[in-house]
This record gives sequence, C-alpha cells and structure tokens, in this order.
Amino acid sequence: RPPMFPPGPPRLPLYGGYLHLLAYNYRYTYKGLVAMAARYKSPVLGLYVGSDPTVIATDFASTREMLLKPEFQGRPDTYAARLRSFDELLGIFFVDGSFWAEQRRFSLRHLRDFGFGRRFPRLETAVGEEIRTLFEAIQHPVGTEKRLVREGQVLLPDLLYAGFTNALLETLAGERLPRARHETLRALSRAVRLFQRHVEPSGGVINITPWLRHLAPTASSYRGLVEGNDGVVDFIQDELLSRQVPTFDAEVMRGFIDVFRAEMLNRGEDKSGFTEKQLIMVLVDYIFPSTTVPPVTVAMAIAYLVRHPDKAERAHREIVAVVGRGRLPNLDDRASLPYTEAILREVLRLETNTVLSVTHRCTEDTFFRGYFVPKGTLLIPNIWAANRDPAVFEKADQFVPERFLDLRSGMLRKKDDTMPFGLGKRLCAGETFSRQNMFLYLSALLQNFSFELGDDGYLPTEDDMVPGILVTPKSFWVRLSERP
Ligand code: HEM
Repeated sequence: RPPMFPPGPPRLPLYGGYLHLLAYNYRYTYKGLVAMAARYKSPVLGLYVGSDPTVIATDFASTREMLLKPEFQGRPDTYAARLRSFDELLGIFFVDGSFWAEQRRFSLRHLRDFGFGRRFPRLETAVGEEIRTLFEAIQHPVGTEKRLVREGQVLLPDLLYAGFTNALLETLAGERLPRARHETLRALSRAVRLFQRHVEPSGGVINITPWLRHLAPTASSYRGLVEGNDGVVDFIQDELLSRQVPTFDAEVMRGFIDVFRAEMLNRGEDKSGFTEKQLIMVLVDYIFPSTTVPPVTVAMAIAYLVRHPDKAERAHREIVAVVGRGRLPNLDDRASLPYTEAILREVLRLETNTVLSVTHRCTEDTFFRGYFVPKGTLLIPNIWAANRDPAVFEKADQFVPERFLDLRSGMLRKKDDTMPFGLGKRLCAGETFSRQNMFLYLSALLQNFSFELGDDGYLPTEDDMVPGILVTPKSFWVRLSERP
C-alpha cells in the first residue's frame, strides 16, 4: 500500500500544500477541498499544511470514518491554541489524552446538574423569560436595542445573541445579565466572532509561520486572535469571576463555576488540572460556541423561511394546532412539532457553520482507506461537504425539511444521517443544549411572527458568508410582523 506521505522531508514544504489548497478557493477552503477532491478523483486528500502532513476527508463516508476512528481523536498542538490559553494547552477543544477525557467528563457531568443537556425546569423558565424579553425588544425597543429593531424590522443574528448567551450563563453561574445589560453580551459575541474569523479552519498562516505576526500583525491574524480572545477572557473575569469568587459558599452551588472552584479547593496543593487558568479556559470553550452557533443557526432558519414562506406557514399552523397561542411552546411540545424540528435539522445540514469541524490529530501510526497515516498527522473532516454529499442526500443543495419526515405518519424519521455536531468521542459537548434552545426560540418566533424580506432586500447567500473556523452570515434585516 502506498504511504500517503513519503518518508523524509515534505515535498511541498511550508506553504506548498496549503497554497495549493488556497488556489482552489481562497475564501472558502471547505469548498476548495471538494473541488480539489474532484480534480484528484479521490475523496481523501493528503497535503502538507506547513510541515504537518494532513489528511482531509471530503465526502460523507470518509468524513464519518475519520470522525469515528479511535486513533484520530487527538488535537494538534498549534500556535493559535496556545496563544489563547496562557501559552499552554488548556480548556476542552484543543487538548487531548487523559487531561481532555477528565475535563470533558467533569464539565459535562456537573453542567448537567444545572440543566445543560437535559430537561431542567429552572433553565427552561430562564429561556422562556429570555424569549419574552426578545419579544418585548421587538415590540418596544429601548436604548441600544434601537440599533437592532427599526420600523418593524430586526437585525439578525444580532438581536438573538444576548438571549442565547444568557441561557448558558444560567448554567455556569446561576444568574443572567438583565435586559439593560444585554449590550455587554452582544459585545462578548462580537469578541468571539472576531477570534473565530481569524482562525482559518484548515490551519492558516499563523500556525505555519507564527513569526509573521512581527511583520504583519493584522494580516497574519495575530491581532484579531489576541483582541478577540482578550474580549472573552475580560468578560469572564469582570462579569463572572469577580462576582462569583467573593460570594462563593461551599454549601450552595449556584452553577458550574462554583462546582469547579469547590473541586480546586478540595484538591489542595495537587490541583492536577483543576486550576484557575483551566477554569477560565473551560468557560471560554463553553462560551465560545454558545454566543454564536445556535443564534446564527436560528437566524439562518429565518433567512430560509423568508425565501420559503409556505414552509413557515406550515410550521406556524402545526404550532398553533398543538400549542395554541396562549403560551409559548416548551420542550414537552417538541415531539409533537416535527416540522419545526425538521426545519432546524435541514438548516443545520445546509448551513453547517463548523465547516471543517475542529482539526483532529492522529495519535498512533495507522491505516486509513488503504493509506499509511503516521502518528502526528493532522486530520480535517469536511463536515460541510459530508452534509451536502449528493450520494446521501437527494437534492443536497436544496432546502427540503420534509426529507426528515416519515411520509405516511408525518413524524420525524429516526434516521438522521447529518453530522453538524460531529460524531464519536469528540461529538460536540453542547449538542442537546443547542438543539433544545434553538427549538424553543424558533418555535416561539414561528408561533408569533411572520417573516419577510427587509427593506434593503438583502439575505445572506452561500457566496458572501464570513469565513473563519465558524462560517457565519453578515448581519441582515428581516421584517417581523406580529401574527393576528
Ligand atoms: C448549533 C450549534 C453547534 C454546532 C453545530 C456545534 C458543532 C460542533 C462541532 C462540529 C464540534 C467539533 C467536533 C469534533 O472535534 O469532531 C464541536 C465541538 C464542541 N462543541 Fe459544539 N456546536 C454547537 C454548539 C455548541 C454549544 C452551545 C456548546 C457549549 C455550550 C458547544 C460546545 C462544544 C465543545 C466543548 C466542543 C469540544 C468537544 C471536544 O473537543 O471534546 N457547542 N461542536
């Protein structure tokens, strides 16, 4: 069998393989990889990103296999990963081995106690309150909300950032920021997006040649990464830790922050991973996706429904039949609202924001699809391409929520081949939390409003998304009319 990477120094050192990829699609490397796979007639590609051998999966079957392979569950040690976490490898996203396993398990187990990833009345009440606050802002905007709501139109995803972030803060700290302070949450989301924009999902120049930051701090992405990360860490220090630490009471756990600090104290001298810096980075890793991906997904759902008003009507009718108009939909209604759920699944499939997932690393020599893959090789699963693979999804580029419904019963089909949250051991830690909150927001909006194009006639399209480790739309206006 041929080795994918011949022994010895890389044949295309430094930028070689990476430049080759950029030539296919400079702005959207996830699309470039699909074009490259077609050119080389292979769904699996091997190239050098800097001096790192890198294997890329570009269709459904190879991506699935890559995500599930036990030897492929590591993470690379990159410049950008260290830059964000005090020059160490901390948090959950960018660590591996036993440190990762313990921290992931600990955070998930204890976040669950505060409603993360399960049914929990306190959190559901909090999300309901956030949705009502959103409705009030739509109907009677005050202060900075007036920048996001004007003449019956709302700016998306911007208007959604605060509520989704507050849902997470409820689990982390047992408290939320009131409506008067929502602008602070929007500033947090801006910082997160600044960072995300500057991480190129397939690697990027800063990881290959970090010294470029001295010559070109802005063009190399260094400045965006530092400013974005500082914005998030400052928020954690100023808004969470400065309030939670002095009022800590070992008898009353208000949220995950208290539980982590209790563990730090219990461990005494030998903190083995339970340190102040690790607490900050775990918080960063939960805050990062929460402030962007779910609100962006709901905003994109609305963009699709503006283009497909018949589907919005169908979902609205279903919600009114099941829930009525007297109360907001709740998680008990979820099983009875298959069409809303199908819309969300279809948007997650088509608008997979986490296009190339998060780069994995091969932890021991192995074979993949007949090729030898040495330990240390970087692995890029193109989940955007997997979710649009025409061999698996009919009319793969079209918005067809009905594909998730059983034709006869109209209920959701059990089988869902999409993988917007990844698969396997590295499966997104926030999948259930996100799906629940996205459902609550979208169903409440569909119940109470109809959506139309904003006055400027603009809706995001595939070709003008903002690239980065998360691919996000530019802000867009939608006219929301209250249903009679
Ligand atoms: C629509 C929303 C979301 C999508 C589509 C999404 C998708 C993903 C994907 C593709 C990965 C990488 C999987 C891999 O490495 O193979 C990931 C990882 C992760 N996600 Fe999400 N995510 C979402 C929301 C969230 C939220 C709200 C949170 C936290 C509150 C979260 C926390 C995480 C964490 C901690 C990881 C790292 C897991 C690990 O490395 O072990 N995600 N997510």
